[in-house]
Amino acid sequence: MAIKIIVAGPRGRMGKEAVHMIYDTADFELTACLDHKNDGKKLSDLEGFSGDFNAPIYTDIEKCFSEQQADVFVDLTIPEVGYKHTKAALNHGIRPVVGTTGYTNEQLEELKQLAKEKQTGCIIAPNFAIGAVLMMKFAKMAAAYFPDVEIIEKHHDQKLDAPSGTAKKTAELIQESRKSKKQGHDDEEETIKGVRGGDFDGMRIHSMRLPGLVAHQEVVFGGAGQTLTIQHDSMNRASFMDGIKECVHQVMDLDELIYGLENIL
Ligand SMILES: NC(=O)C1=CN([C@@H]2O[C@H](COP(=O)(O)OP(=O)(O)OC[C@H]3O[C@@H](n4cnc5c(N)ncnc54)[C@H](OP(=O)(O)O)[C@@H]3O)[C@@H](O)[C@H]2O)C=CC1
Ligand SMILES: O=C(O)C1=N[C@H](C(=O)O)C[C@H](O)C1
Repeated sequence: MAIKIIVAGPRGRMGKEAVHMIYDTADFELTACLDHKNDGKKLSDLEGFSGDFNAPIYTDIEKCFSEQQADVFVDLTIPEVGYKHTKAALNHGIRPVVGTTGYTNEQLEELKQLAKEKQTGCIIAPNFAIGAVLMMKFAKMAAAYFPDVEIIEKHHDQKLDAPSGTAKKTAELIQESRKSKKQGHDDEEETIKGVRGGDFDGMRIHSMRLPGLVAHQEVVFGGAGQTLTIQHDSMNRASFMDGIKECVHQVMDLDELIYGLENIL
């Protein structure tokens, strides 16, 4: 039987790609979409969805969940909206697969507790690209040998959150294997505010935003007489679709929240 899916954010860069992927996947069925515009329309009424895209669009999540049956809820929106959606989906026993980034640690913890209480599967993945997950894993390995590290993430200039969810997750994974230390000179001073980047447990995160970029990250390690750079580049949003597909399949068998694709691959 097909897995019934609701997508939030279907007009967005990721949402659009995800809707097409769902239509192209034999065992997936798009039952509805959640937007903050276009209530009562069909997806095929919108620009970029000509043809057979007959899923109805809702702007009210409660109405959507009460009228439409779904197994999985895919959220590709914006941080504060994604958080509310994820909570609502868990409360309805619909399994969230969340790509939206920018959640606080408190929000993640609250959602983790809720998923446990409802015994409902949920996957929150800051990056669905397999290459990005490997970059994070390799960075965690390298940090055991190179505690001096800086993360440089580069994204398109329409991105709302900084640092990226991927950079934050990378820093968290590195923290698990790196001996905590403050990097740089003890007396270093910023003569332009913020120029050394954000401080995460003594390591630095730099966020670049430029038109032309999609999603890119370098993790640069430094040791005596050597550097090591681990780099990942997403050239387009197709790079994230295999990961979403995998999560939709795997979330069906979960009864708790998993944060990060590295925990299910
Ligand atoms: N995990 C991963 O691998 C990836 C995650 N992301 C993350 O996914 C999210 C989306 O990214 P992207 O597609 O580039 O962003 P976009 O801005 O292109 O898309 C977001 C969409 O959400 C819509 N939206 C805003 N409010 C609501 C609401 N209340 N209900 C439903 N939809 C709403 C926006 O509509 P409108 O434009 O009208 O405001 C827009 O269509 C971001 O958080 C990003 O960081 C991105 C790429 C990969
Ligand atoms: O907004 C984006 O584009 C992306 N967001 C995710 C993040 O914040 O890490 C994943 C990927 O980097 C693209």
